[in-house]
Amino acid sequence: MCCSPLSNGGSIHFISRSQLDSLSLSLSLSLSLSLCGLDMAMATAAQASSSAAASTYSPSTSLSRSLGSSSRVFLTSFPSRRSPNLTLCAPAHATSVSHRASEPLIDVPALKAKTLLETDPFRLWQRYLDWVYQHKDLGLYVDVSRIGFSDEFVAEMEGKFQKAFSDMAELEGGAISNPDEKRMVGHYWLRKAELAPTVFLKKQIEETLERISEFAGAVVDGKIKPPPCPAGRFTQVLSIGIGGSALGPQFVAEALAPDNPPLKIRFIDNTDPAGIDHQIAQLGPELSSTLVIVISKSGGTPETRNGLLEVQKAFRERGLDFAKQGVAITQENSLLDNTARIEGWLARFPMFDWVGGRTSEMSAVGLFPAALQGIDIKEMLAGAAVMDEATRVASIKENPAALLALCWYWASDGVGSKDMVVLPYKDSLLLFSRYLQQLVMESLGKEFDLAGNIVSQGLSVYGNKGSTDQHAYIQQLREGVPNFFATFIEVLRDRPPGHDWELEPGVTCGDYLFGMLQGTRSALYANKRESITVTIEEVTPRSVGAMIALYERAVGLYASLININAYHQPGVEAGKKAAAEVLALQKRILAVLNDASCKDPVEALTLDQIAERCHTTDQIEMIYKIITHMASNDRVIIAEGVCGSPKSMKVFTGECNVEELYD
Ligand SMILES: O=P(O)(O)OC[C@H]1O[C@](O)(CO)[C@@H](O)[C@@H]1O
Repeated sequence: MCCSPLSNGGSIHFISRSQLDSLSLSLSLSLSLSLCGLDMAMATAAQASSSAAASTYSPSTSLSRSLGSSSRVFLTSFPSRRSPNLTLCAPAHATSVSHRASEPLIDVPALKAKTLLETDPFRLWQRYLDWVYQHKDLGLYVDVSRIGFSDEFVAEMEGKFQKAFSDMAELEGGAISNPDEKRMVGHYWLRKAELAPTVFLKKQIEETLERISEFAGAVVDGKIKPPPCPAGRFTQVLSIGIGGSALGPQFVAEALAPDNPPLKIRFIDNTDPAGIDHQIAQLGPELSSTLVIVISKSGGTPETRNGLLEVQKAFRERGLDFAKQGVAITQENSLLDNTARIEGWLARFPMFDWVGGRTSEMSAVGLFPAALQGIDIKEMLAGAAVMDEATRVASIKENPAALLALCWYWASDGVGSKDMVVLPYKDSLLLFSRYLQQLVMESLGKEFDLAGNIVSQGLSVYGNKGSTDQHAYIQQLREGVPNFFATFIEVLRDRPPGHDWELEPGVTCGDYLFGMLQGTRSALYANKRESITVTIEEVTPRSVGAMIALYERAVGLYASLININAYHQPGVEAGKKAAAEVLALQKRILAVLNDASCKDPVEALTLDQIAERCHTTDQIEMIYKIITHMASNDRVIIAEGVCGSPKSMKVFTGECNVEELYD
């Protein structure tokens, strides 16, 4: 009796030696709003905290309304601690914190030993004022008031932070900050080339940026054209890459690409054949006007290589010359670089040894695709450079990245005991949490610290966007396991100026989004769930560049606090190695089955027999899975047996072709 999925082996293909070779995959290659306006918004937020109501926001009117007639608002300007240029506007009573001092504090079970969360609205407001970080030029704000760290904790952390600041200074100065791989860590130089430790590197950065801008400009202007095609110019970009060679470009495309970009971008970021087919099918006849960018720092990542081979096949099938439409972004002399050079691809841009994949968004990896979509890459770099400056400040309170690292340490007990839920309230920032997932988790998720101790550290990141997630999992966040802290990403500007309208009197669609964010923040806090809020005025190349730089630095600082190497990824290698072993075993199974099936009569083998002949009796489960997978995909294998009983399975190949197999 035949049993699905093992029963469909009737269609038998024989595979050639070269096909078998390809199975090994070379895995071893391996405020236009004024500041006062903002703070009025924040005052509204503070009020929303106490009422837990999703109020609407209108700077000039709703504040006094929401505070009620007995709470008249006095706009009192006083200097901010942060910068003498900044002024905050606050309700006059906000500076008085003595009343209601008898309010009970919330007990947070997970942190019982160390904290009580403040509940008094006036004290909370004061805490907000004491801790809010504002960067006037970037229009960026970090509010850590809803994280319950105490002054004592901050004082205790001071020494660790001073070390972290000096570690970062050394890193920026060109130290080998990735000792395992004996590499410098230089993503900061990408946005300020003069910081690079040698003239050679400085020149390399500047020249690459120049080449990227010129080449992308020429593609956009139609000066660089695809071979004759109906459109007469490139209309689409297909980016092939994975991990750090995809997540940044994907995030930036979603965040910043205009509605009608000069070139539209698509991504292949996996070795899922159906996913690849889908992207190629979606391109349809526009494949002939598609610029294919293959991005891989190592130049040997299997998923990326497979994506390239699949796309090249599609080009061949349509009679197109891939080389005339291909661009490689990779390290000099990598396999990909050599392939692109030998095949004469349209262009090659370098990835630098001293830039890690997950911090490569401001290198050619992120800049080239962004420029093709008409995104202002110089502004992205400028935003990042300004943030870099701000996060070099060696004072916890004056440094937004240090504030984030402080909160992460506090909230997760410095051991990753809580997850970080990232909730951007803006559709265009949907992929920020996914981007951060790699940046944070690949950097901080380490078994050993720098001294070789087993620490099994990390910080789990997940999230999509608000308010969408409120209708998915915020229920659990509010009432379920308190194993997380939240990071709200707030964008003040709802729509471009002049496009807003009130869908009900005095209320816009964006007011709802704002209310949802503030309401969720309050509701979580009221139930002892801590949160950070990062606010930007608008989603622009500048603010996106700044946000990327902010989190890159926070990760670097946090890594120093917990004494781990944030710039290697030894754990990923284990999975890659295991995948290579599976594919090698598949080859052996095929060889064994082929031998048996070439006998006359054909010898059908049990799983035990296959395992024995492969000399891997301990791999019988994997052998079963490999056979199931191949038989499910109309490959050479036929498996017969009793449904649900792998032991009864008899396997053979449908054709005998020893020569082809061993060619
Ligand atoms: O750019 P590459 O070399 O193809 O690597 C892609 C990704 O794979 C990883 O090495 C993990 O496997 C990431 O660190 C990296 O961003």
